[in-house]
Amino acid sequence: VLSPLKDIPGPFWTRFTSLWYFSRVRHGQFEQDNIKLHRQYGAIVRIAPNQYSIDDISAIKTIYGPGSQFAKSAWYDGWKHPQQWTLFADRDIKRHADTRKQFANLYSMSSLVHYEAFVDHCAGLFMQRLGDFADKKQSFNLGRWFQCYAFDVIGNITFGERFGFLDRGEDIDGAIDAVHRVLMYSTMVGIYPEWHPRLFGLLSKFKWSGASGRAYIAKFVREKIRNHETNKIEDEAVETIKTQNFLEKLILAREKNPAKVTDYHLFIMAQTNVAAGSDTTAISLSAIMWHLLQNRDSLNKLRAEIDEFAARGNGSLTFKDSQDMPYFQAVMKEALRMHSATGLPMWRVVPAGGAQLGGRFFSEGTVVGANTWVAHYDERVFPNARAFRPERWLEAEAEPERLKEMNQMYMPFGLGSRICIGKHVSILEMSKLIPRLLQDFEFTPLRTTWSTQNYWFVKPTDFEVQVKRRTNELST
Ligand code: HEM
Repeated sequence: VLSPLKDIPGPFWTRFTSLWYFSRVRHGQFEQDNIKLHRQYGAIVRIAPNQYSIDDISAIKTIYGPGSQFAKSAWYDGWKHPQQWTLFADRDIKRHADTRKQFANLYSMSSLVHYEAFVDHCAGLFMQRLGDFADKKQSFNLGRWFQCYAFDVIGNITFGERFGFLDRGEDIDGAIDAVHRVLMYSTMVGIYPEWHPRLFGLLSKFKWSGASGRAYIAKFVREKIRNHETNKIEDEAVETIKTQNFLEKLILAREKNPAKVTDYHLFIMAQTNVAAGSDTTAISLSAIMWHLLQNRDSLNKLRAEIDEFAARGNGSLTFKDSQDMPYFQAVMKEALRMHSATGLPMWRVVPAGGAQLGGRFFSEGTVVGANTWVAHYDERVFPNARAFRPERWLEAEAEPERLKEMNQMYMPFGLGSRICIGKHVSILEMSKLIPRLLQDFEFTPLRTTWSTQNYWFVKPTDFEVQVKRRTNELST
């Protein structure tokens, strides 16, 4: 109440307690709440005592830009085992930078060459399953199947082994559910991070809890690593000739430099891939397909582009082709603008000395953050923001200043030093699947609106569709 920031507006109870934020987040629609808050109160909104949501281009640059000293806030503690650290949740700027530098190469464009075969294999299976649905004229939840695809791809890339979800569309052994429980637990407990160490131990005993979800994933990853190391000894020659998976790259790195690459690194990097890289990619695939199916003109335009490129390549499309398709690139960008995988502010702590943000001074220790959804629905930067218009990206190319501003506010993969390390991997996964889907199938959505649930990841829950095979005449 005595704070120099007391005049910053926000809902009444946010002055006194984090409970308001807790209850809104629990409701599962906070990305929409957050947009409304900024429409009502302006560029800076109080979310809890000493915690502010920010929608201001220059403030966003200061918070997340190059050389930023704004560390992740204590909310991220909920995303790790209380006694461990992970790349995603690390609040230690120096250790994070060292780890990131050490492993960035495993996610780089040049590593994609090794991962492409794993993605192709899963995309092929996905196409077969869709063919089955088409033949049986059976409707299905496309969002769920994208989850099966994305989990299987991440399993394949990381361990050289799929989870097996694409075989039946089932969450065998409950890994998808375990990740979901982690999402719910971490999202909520992070708002009161001091409870995390106590609650985690207690809740681990209950199968339904997020804490046991984390234990399940950890056990799964440890088993995969163990299997891998044993197989490698039996089959060393073959393994080194074949395309390399993520774990093999890590094992080689450990062999080269055991002091710097430890067993814990192997475990934590592999585990992070599963937790951070599966649902996010599935959601983004859903976003692309959902918006295309609701906007037939865009769909037809994209399909014409795909058919044209496919005709040049005798029916087949490469990753490079997808990179060269201007309309496909614009469609992906626009879909991820309208529906980003993460839907809560990316909270950071104001560093020593305080900071000037959006015309106000914030003292050291204040928690500030921008929500991707708020930035992406900012009408000043994206006029008619609720309309799906891939063309906005192509038109802006003629106006470099405008395009620059749009790109500065575009953050589906986060920003700065904490930008998604798996971005190229996920782009590979999406680029390998979407053109093939549109090339071979006609989709009919069974709804004109969909429901979503936001526990950090904004997951669609009812993306039901029917599919038909496209006729030969259409696909030539
Ligand atoms: C379309 C798919 C994806 C989206 C939209 C996405 C989104 C994001 C976002 C927004 C962040 C920053 C979060 C923050 O600052 O709090 C992030 C970080 C991260 N992502 Fe992704 N992600 C995707 C796919 C992946 C994949 C496939 C992987 C792994 C293979 C991955 C691994 C990570 C990791 C490890 C971090 C933490 C990076 C760090 O702190 O240095 N993500 N992601």
